[in-house]
Amino acid sequence: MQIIREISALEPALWSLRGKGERIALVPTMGALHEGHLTLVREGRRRADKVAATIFVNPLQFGAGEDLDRYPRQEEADAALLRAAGCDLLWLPTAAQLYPPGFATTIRVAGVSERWDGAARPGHFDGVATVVAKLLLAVRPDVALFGEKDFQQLAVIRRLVADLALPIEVAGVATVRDSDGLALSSRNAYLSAEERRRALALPEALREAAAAIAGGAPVAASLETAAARLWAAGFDPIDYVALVDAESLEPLAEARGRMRLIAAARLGTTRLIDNLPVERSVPDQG
Ligand SMILES: Nc1ncnc2c1ncn2[C@@H]1O[C@H](COP(=O)(O)OP(=O)(O)OP(=O)(O)O)[C@@H](O)[C@H]1O
Ligand SMILES: CC(C)(CO)[C@@H](O)C(=O)[O-]
Ligand code: BAL
Repeated sequence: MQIIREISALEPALWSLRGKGERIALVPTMGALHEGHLTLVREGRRRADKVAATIFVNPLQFGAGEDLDRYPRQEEADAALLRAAGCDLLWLPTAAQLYPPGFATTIRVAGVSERWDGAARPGHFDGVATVVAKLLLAVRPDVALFGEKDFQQLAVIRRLVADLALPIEVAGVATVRDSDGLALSSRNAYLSAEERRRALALPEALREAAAAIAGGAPVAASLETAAARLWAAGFDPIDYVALVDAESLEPLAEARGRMRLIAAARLGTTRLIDNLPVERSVPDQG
């Protein structure tokens, strides 16, 4: 696996990676890698000939008072994990390379980025869209892979790539979970042993609500029950528990179409997010 630190070395490395027209997959990450990230790399291998990954803790997507400074950084361990998973190229950009003096462009994806995490973390998705556009344009992969764990982010990136007509396939990968059901996340490392036990309430509340709504229970009551379960486990604040349209991320008061149940809440100092599909046994009327 080739490791690129200087942006000037990226283009020649991509040339040799592409060889005679080989397909390239890109897996953008913020590092502190776990099985979720490695699943994206393996899926990249399945969909392309070569896999490139990036590790960059993007300051543009962190708000004041968020965890930019304490976000876990473990470059050597991450490089070893990527190599073992079959990654061919690791690019480690710096903020100075991506945002040199005078940098003044923001990419904003209206609509789909505005509610939920967009409201709870003002400016967050502008930062994500701006850096993802830069990474995609620098690497120009055939396919880029993102996790469904960050479901709204995936929807924002799909919109971005469609609107800019970038010739890149965006592939969403199902959430990888610990054996007890908690979604893997680099931020799980912040949880104390007690919080880690309580955190299970998040996937469990979502599973129960998804099953209830799928079975025809009223949406509002199912969401309230899920939120109550999170409160009881010590989550505070609960930023949202919502049933949304899986593409537009607009809230749904009633079950219809392709749906996703999404939630974000804080446990101690750790903000956790999760989501599940809701597949109704009873088809839509009309
Ligand atoms: N459990 C998971 N399953 C599948 N994909 C995941 C999982 N966790 C993260 N990813 C994906 O990996 C990519 C990089 O994510 P990131 O580096 O932010 O990791 P993270 O674990 O989500 O970290 P954080 O705790 O900051 O949310 C994103 O596309 C993200 O959706
Ligand atoms: C997509 C991403 C790498 C952009 O910084 C980040 O938001 C993440 O790790 O999910
Ligand atoms: N995992 C999504 C990126 C973020 O929370 O900043």
